[in-house]
Amino acid sequence: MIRLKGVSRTFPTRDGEVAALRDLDLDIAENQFVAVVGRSGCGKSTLLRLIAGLLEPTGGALTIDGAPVGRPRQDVVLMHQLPALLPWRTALGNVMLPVEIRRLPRDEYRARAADLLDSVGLAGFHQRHPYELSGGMQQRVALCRALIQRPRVLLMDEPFSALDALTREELATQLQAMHLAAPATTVFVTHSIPEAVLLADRVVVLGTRPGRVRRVLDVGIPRPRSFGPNAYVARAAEYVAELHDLLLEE
Ligand SMILES: Nc1ncnc2c1ncn2[C@@H]1O[C@H](COP(=O)(O)OP(=O)(O)OP(=O)(O)O)[C@@H](O)[C@H]1O
Repeated sequence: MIRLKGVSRTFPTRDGEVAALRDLDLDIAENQFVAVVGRSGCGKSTLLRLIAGLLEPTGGALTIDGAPVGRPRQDVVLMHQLPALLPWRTALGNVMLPVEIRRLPRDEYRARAADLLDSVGLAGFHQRHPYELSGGMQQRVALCRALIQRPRVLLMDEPFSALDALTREELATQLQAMHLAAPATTVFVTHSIPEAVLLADRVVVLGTRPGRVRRVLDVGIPRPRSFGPNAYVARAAEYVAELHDLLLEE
């Protein structure tokens, strides 16, 4: 469904052109969960911004359902590391923001927004403002805001990296549950290898600049997966070790 064929992206700088991605080939199937890992600066954010239509490739072809991606689409949502909530709106008001901007039926979506907030453990916090919420709670609100319109493609740029380790695990587990209940094609950039192994059908390892796909690892562990003690801990550890070595090799 998302297809990158020989995609390159360069940026002009004072010292000449910088290649962020070079000749990247990648196919992502409908509703697949793909994690992208790689050293800092290898082009992960650039890849997401290209799929989001915020940047254009300088070479190659990038299509969603066969149509070239030239600008942002309503069914593709990008979520960042920081929640960026509007401080004067409540949690519910922030989740409803995209609905109001697009003038969708408010009543119908208000119920969905409330359900989403409940599903990430924020029942009882709908009317709270961002300053009354912890960082983890704020990021949960941002996740609900990203999902409110049932995007077909969810792009996540290190969404949990500003959180403490336990909150981060909790959010990853919640994201997994949400993906299982209502799958969307997801491209999830992370620096956490265990998080990638928990969440992804496939982990794409990008090589250092100029970024290209070094390896794609299929994670064959049944879902739901968990970080804690479980029957697949040994298999997960093997994937983690393999990815770790791949990243260190560079
Ligand atoms: N707008 C820009 N202008 C110039 N160079 C850029 C621009 N955006 C990205 N780059 C360069 O492209 C390369 C890839 O950047 P990108 O942000 O995609 O990497 P990343 O893998 O997401 O990094 P990190 O893991 O540190 O977030 C870097 O060398 C960066 O300096």
